[in-house]
Amino acid sequence: MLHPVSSEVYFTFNNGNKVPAFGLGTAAPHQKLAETKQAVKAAVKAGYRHIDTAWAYGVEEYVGEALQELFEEGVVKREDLHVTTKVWHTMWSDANKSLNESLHRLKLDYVDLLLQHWPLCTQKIPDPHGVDNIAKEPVDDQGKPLYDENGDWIETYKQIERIYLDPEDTRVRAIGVSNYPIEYLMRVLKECRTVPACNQVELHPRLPQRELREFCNEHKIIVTAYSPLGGNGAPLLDLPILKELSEKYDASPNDILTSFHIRQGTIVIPRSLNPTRIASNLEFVPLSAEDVRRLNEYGETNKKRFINGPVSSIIPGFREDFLMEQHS
Ligand SMILES: NC(=O)C1=CN([C@@H]2O[C@H](COP(=O)(O)OP(=O)(O)OC[C@H]3O[C@@H](n4cnc5c(N)ncnc54)[C@H](O)[C@@H]3O)[C@@H](O)[C@H]2O)C=CC1
Ligand SMILES: O=C1O[C@H](CO)[C@@H](O)[C@@H]1O
Repeated sequence: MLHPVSSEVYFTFNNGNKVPAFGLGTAAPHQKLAETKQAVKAAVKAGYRHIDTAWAYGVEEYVGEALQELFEEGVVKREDLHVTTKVWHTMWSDANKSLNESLHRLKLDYVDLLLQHWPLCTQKIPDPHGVDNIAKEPVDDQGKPLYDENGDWIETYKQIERIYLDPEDTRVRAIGVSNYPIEYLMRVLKECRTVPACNQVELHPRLPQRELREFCNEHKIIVTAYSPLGGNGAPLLDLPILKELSEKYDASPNDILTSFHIRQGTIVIPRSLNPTRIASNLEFVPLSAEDVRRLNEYGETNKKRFINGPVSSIIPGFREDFLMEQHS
């Protein structure tokens, strides 16, 4: 039986919109931001139809240039592409401004999904090395996070929801969140009218997030797996269980890791700037239910959260992992 390539698998959000299960991540290293343009072009030419980006990545202008050229070259139509962007926590009270800046850089008049990037409210601290000359992770001289004490993290989602629910406003096709623990999702379900279409979280065999996935599935919130390879340097590619499964299915560790998510109804957005890698990691591997279970189980005793730090450590789940890392 021929298996679909990962870029041909689509899921459906709780508002009825379709979304490609496989996308390109664009959180490039600071010194390689401009390479994002060729990565996006290579990905779309290889068949990707989902680009994940963010106000905070500093690459939206390069994504926008790539998309403009791809549209002009007739490689893809706007309506056939899913573009996600996000509102960063320094812009917690300015979701509308953040969205407008993203759309301007992306050269788009709408995005398919707008996410609240982190359930955090931080101060705008000038930083020439930051995004828009604002520090991404504001801390004081002692490294203490500079939160905006006037902030309530749910306010950002409420602002995003107002944009989405305004019948005159066509800038956003779906809304969601990122880095939300169950406790925060429960508050949104209680206080807001719109169930997030998606919760984008760190997810991989070392952080299977079983309870969070079960909660999201129960409430029809599609989970998107970020850092599916373990982030910079793809540390997860070397997991022993992956070597075994690669041999069993005659597939690359990369394809095992991404297919693992798609097999369990999770969107996955691996990052690469390498056109050869981008074009070669599209094979969908038909992992058995038992192998999916084993990959999830691996993290129960080999837990590791790669994306965490002082600023995120006030979020339930992140806090415990941050303290554990500090004392390991
Ligand atoms: N919502 C959020 O807070 C977050 C969202 N994200 C999103 O998820 C995307 C993916 O996560 P990332 O953390 O960027 O990393 P990732 O887990 O996708 O790994 C990227 C790393 O793997 C390397 N790599 C890719 N393919 C490889 C291969 N075949 N062999 C060897 N190395 C390979 C890349 O060079 C890069 O260093 C991001 O780009 C971003 O779009 C990422 C982190 C946080
Ligand atoms: O989205 C994000 O990407 C970076 C890491 O790649 C992380 O800090 C941020 O939440």
